Amino acid sequence: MADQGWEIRMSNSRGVPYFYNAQKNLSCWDRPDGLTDEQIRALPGAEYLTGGAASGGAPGQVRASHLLVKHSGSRRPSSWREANITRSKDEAVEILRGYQSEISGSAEKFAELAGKYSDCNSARNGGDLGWFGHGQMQKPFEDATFALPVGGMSDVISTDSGVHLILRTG
Ligand SMILES: O=C(O)CN(Cc1ccccc1)C(=O)c1nc(-c2ccccc2)[nH]c1C(=O)O
Repeated sequence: MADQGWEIRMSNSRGVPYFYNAQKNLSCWDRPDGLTDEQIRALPGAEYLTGGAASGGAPGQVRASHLLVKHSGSRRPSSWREANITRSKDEAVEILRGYQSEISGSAEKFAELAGKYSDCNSARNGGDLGWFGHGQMQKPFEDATFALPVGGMSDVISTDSGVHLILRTG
């Protein structure tokens, strides 16, 4: 593959994009040697290098990461981690409480655990959802995020997708 397995991810702790190569298990802040501008623009996650997620959002927008634990009552009880999710909502909350205490306010830890355990596709970016405004997310998720200060973490919140922890990052 022309891009030799590189992709661009967002570092939640620094709020800037970095280059990640799963095949070589390599992460680097600077562009890898041998990749042309065109190849870099074509990498997965390249949107983090231009507008949108990387730069500030439009006025009235917020930026957040989340850790989603789905359960049997989720609208789509399936994820990249588990094809058929059967845990109960109470079990999902229990699991999320465990992550909440492990995270204990650390943005780095949040991104690490979201990357490993979130049932949302955003796990590949440490849970980062980029910038969004009113009307784009499910209402309980939107309300909880807009109520947080930047850097703030929510308690467990519930949407049709499952139960979440939210970290507001912008
Ligand atoms: O609710 C559904 O019917 C299915 N979804 C919505 C969805 C599915 C794929 C990609 C994005 C959103 C999810 O279950 C879902 N919701 C989210 C979500 C919920 C709130 C805020 C951000 C993401 N992620 C996912 C996911 O699989 O990756």
